Amino acid sequence: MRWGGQGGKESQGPELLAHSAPLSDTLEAQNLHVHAGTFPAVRGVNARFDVGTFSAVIGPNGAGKSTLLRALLGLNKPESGEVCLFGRPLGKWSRPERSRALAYLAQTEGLPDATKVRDVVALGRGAGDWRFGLLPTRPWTDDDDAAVDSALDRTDTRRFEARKVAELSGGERQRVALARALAGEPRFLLLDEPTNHLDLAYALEVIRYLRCEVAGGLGVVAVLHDLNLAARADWLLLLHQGQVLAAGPPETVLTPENLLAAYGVRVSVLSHGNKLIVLPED
Ligand SMILES: Nc1ncnc2c1ncn2[C@@H]1O[C@H](COP(=O)(O)OP(=O)(O)OP(=O)(O)O)[C@@H](O)[C@H]1O
Repeated sequence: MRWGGQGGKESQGPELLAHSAPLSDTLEAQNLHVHAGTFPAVRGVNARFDVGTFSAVIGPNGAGKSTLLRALLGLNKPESGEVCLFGRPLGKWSRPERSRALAYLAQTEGLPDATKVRDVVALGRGAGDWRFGLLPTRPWTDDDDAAVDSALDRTDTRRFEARKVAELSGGERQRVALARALAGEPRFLLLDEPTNHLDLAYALEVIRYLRCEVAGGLGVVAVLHDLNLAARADWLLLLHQGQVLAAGPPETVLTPENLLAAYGVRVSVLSHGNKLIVLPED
């Protein structure tokens, strides 16, 4: 993610644009206004997300994070402004093209309890599932099997590929949902609170898997509530009341001033090794 605008302290300027990835590798919100119901939940957001970068969207409850994420996926139609994927307006992409490039992991991923893990991951390749009346989108190939194997390996879910979803813990389910998203070989993966309900070990594990994918070239955009996990991202977008309060690398966004303005909470921000730690003072 490279920049944010409107309504706040921008912690980076045009000079950073010079270092940004070429337009063809970006997912971009341009002066985006989006309603949630009738409520103006996103108000004039500019943000550019790059492949090969771990970006996190943070901000208090109701700041507009989920609404922004859904708009970036084309699930919410903007009132005005535009989302561009690889420099082309999202509206000009066909639905299949768009869903190949952009994967989404929602807050609560409904996985089919009675289905085996491998079959769930195969759904990410467009495999059909007669239980849900879904027909395969095309003939299954060896490449599909290889992509499923690879997604299972990269999320360490291969060892329970033959188990049914109902037989998994919450953390294991989340990894299966991640494997399903990765199996489609998207360019960007957008996740809404992927570490919600996970214990510390599982949450760190999810972040570690995501980091590996980013190293392989995936663009990750994750809504995160835990600021200490968000501190591990490359770039942060801090939203407040639907607008960008700050954007940039964690050390410029996670400042006591920004966090007081966004959350109304006094914090200390400490450096520990190469990590930042946000400590509430209240
Ligand atoms: N259908 C709706 N009608 C009216 N207001 C809505 C509707 N859906 C969402 N909102 C409002 O839009 C605002 C932004 O919601 P959104 O879910 O995007 O925030 P968020 O930052 O993701 O919040 P959270 O951290 O609590 O998940 C909130 O104030 C919410 O109450």
